[in-house]
Amino acid sequence: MSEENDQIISVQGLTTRFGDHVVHEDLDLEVRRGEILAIIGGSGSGKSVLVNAILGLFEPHSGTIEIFGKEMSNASDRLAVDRRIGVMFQHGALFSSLTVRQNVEAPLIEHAELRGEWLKRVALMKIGLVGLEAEVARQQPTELSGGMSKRVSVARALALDPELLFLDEPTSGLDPIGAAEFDQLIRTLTDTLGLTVVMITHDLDSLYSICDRAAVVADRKIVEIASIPELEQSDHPWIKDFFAGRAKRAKERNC
Ligand SMILES: Nc1ncnc2c1ncn2[C@@H]1O[C@H](COP(=O)(O)OP(=O)(O)OP(=O)(O)O)[C@@H](O)[C@H]1O
Repeated sequence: MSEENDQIISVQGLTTRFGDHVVHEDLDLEVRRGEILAIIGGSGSGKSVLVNAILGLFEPHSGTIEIFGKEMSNASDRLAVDRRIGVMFQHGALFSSLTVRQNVEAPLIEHAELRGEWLKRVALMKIGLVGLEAEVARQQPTELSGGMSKRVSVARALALDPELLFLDEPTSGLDPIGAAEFDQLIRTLTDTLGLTVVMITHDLDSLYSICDRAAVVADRKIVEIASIPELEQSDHPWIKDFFAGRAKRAKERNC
């Protein structure tokens, strides 16, 4: 696969297991440059394990993972690719003893060896990029609302100017307005920075408002990967239930 290719991630024949428990078997997944791809599926279907395997957090049993055209079993390629990836974990995982600015500075110190005035400037620029006021930079994570914490986590994930961003349940714990604002931030950042985004989500509003496609994890595989209108027509039982649940909730709200 060449890097000019439309595919930014290519997973082929992935099998993962813990002891006798097979989570994925011969799973294929392709992520296109510039898209926001959701990974959806039932609880325990293997969404997090899939993302962790792509991020190299553990060794899969078999299969190949290519990112930016590089095979991830090669350790030096993995290291080079890791620098081009940003990750926002589900609960933000901010360092509570550091200020917001110091949280955003941490990857810049560790990986870009920035110091002094430049370090501060780049961190403040990232904080502004995610729609936060400059005063927030001095605050501690415990002083922030859920939505603000998530924005700080995104600012930190974007610190090293990644091309590929992973988000784990980005809108969980936010109220509907906060979640919609956060979705729009992700869409805007994707379009303006030319990012590719892979996000695990259960949030139907996010799917409809910002995701270009969704990959459905079920039966140990990606059973479908398509746009939301296409998935709505699927005959797969889990996908049918998922979208039927949405229609039902919308109807209940309107009653
Ligand atoms: N480190 C581990 N050791 C053993 N089993 C694990 C480990 N990590 C995950 N699993 C198992 O792998 C399966 C898939 O887990 P995973 O966390 O990927 O599911 P998920 O689709 O992300 O679920 P949820 O939506 O509930 O977060 C589950 O049965 C889980 O118990």
